[in-house]
Amino acid sequence: MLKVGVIGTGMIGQDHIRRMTTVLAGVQVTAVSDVDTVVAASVGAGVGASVHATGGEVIADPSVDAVVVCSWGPTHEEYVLAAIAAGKPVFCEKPLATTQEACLRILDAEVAAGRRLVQVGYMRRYDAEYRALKSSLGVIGRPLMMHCAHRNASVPSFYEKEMAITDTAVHEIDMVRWLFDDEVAAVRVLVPRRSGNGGELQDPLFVVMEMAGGVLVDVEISVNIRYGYDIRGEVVGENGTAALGNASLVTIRHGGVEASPVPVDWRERFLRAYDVEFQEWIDSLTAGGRPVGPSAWDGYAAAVVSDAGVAALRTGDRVPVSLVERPKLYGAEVAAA
Ligand SMILES: NC(=O)C1=CN([C@@H]2O[C@H](COP(=O)(O)OP(=O)(O)OC[C@H]3O[C@@H](n4cnc5c(N)ncnc54)[C@H](O)[C@@H]3O)[C@@H](O)[C@H]2O)C=CC1
Ligand SMILES: O=C1[C@@H](O)[C@H](O)[C@@H](O)[C@H](O)[C@H]1O
Repeated sequence: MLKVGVIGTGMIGQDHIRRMTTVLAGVQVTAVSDVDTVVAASVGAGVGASVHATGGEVIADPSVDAVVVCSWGPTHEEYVLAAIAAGKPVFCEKPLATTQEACLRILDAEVAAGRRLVQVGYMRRYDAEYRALKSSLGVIGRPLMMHCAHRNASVPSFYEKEMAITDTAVHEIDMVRWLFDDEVAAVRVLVPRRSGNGGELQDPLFVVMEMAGGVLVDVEISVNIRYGYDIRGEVVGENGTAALGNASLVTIRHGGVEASPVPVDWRERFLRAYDVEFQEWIDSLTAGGRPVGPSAWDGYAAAVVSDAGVAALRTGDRVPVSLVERPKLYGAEVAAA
C-alpha cells in the first residue's frame, strides 16, 4: 500500500484525494496540508488523514511514502525540491514550476539525486482520445498541421493574463511534444478582439507553435466561453485528417435538433485520464520502481515554451525556443506514457 501525502486541498487536490480513496487500488492518503487550514482540516477529517500545518511537514511525515503537490503553480518548486531532498517520489500537478529557471533547479536536484523521483501531471497523455489520435498518425501520412481549441467555461478570479499560457495552453504545449515526439521551435501569440465575458482579461488568445520538424500548430485559448469545457484537436496529414472525438457519451435528437452534452470542466472531461495516470503512478512506485510518466525534463521543456509564449504575448514577436542539453537521466523518456 503506497502512503501518500497531499499538499494543496483545493479543487484538483480534493478530486485526486477522492480518486485515491474511492476509485484506485493500492494507495492510502495519510496526510494533507493547505494554507487554507479550514479546508485542509475538513478534507483530512473526511479521509482519516493527518492534517499538517505546512507542506514541509507533510513531506517529512514518516507515514508518507510519496507526495502529491496540488497547490498553486508558483508554490510547486519549493515542495518538489523538498521532496527530492527527502528522497521521496513526488507527483506534481502541472505546471512543474512557473518559470524555466525554477524547472532547471528541479532538474539539477533530481540529476544530483541520481534517480527519477518527479512526475508531472500532464494527464492528456493518458486520455483515450489523445492516445487514439496518436495511434492514428501512421494512417494519415506525415502530419503537417494541427488545429486545437482549449475552452474553459470560466476561470477563477485570481486567473491572470499570463496564465492563459502558463496554466492553460501549457497542456497543448506538453501534448504536441508527446503527440509528435518533437520539440517546439518557436511560438507566436496573436490577440483577437476581446470577449466581453472576461472583464479585463485578454481572452481569447490564438497561439501558434512551430515544431522543430515543421508541423505548425494553432491553439485557440478561450477561458470564459460559458457553454462548457471543450477540448478539440485535429491533425492534418498528407493523406487525411485525424480528430479527437467529441467526448460525449450520448447524442440526443429531439424536436428537430441534434445535441450532445458538453463537459462542465476538466474533472468531467479528463475523469478517466486522471484515474489511469494516478493508477500507473501508484503501480510504478509500488513495484519498487520509479515514475515513468511525464518527467521533470518534460516539465522543464513545457516551461521553456511557456516562457516563450508569455514573451510572445507581451511583444507580439515570434519567439524562438532553446532547451539546455538533456541530462542522461531523461534520455529515453521524453515521450513516455
Ligand atoms: N491537470 C489538470 O488538468 C489540472 C491541473 N491543475 C493544477 O493544479 C494546481 C491547483 O489548481 P486548483 O486545484 O484548480 O486550484 P485551487 O485554487 O482550487 O486549489 C489550490 C489550493 O492550493 C492551496 N495553496 C496555495 N498555496 C499553498 C501553499 N504554499 N501550500 C499549500 N497549499 C497552498 C490553496 O489554498 C488552494 O486550496 C495548479 O497548479 C493547477 O495548474 C488544476 C486543474 C486541472
Ligand atoms: O489545468 C487546468 C487548469 O489549471 C487550467 O486553468 C485550465 O485552463 C485547464 O483547462 C485545466 O485543465
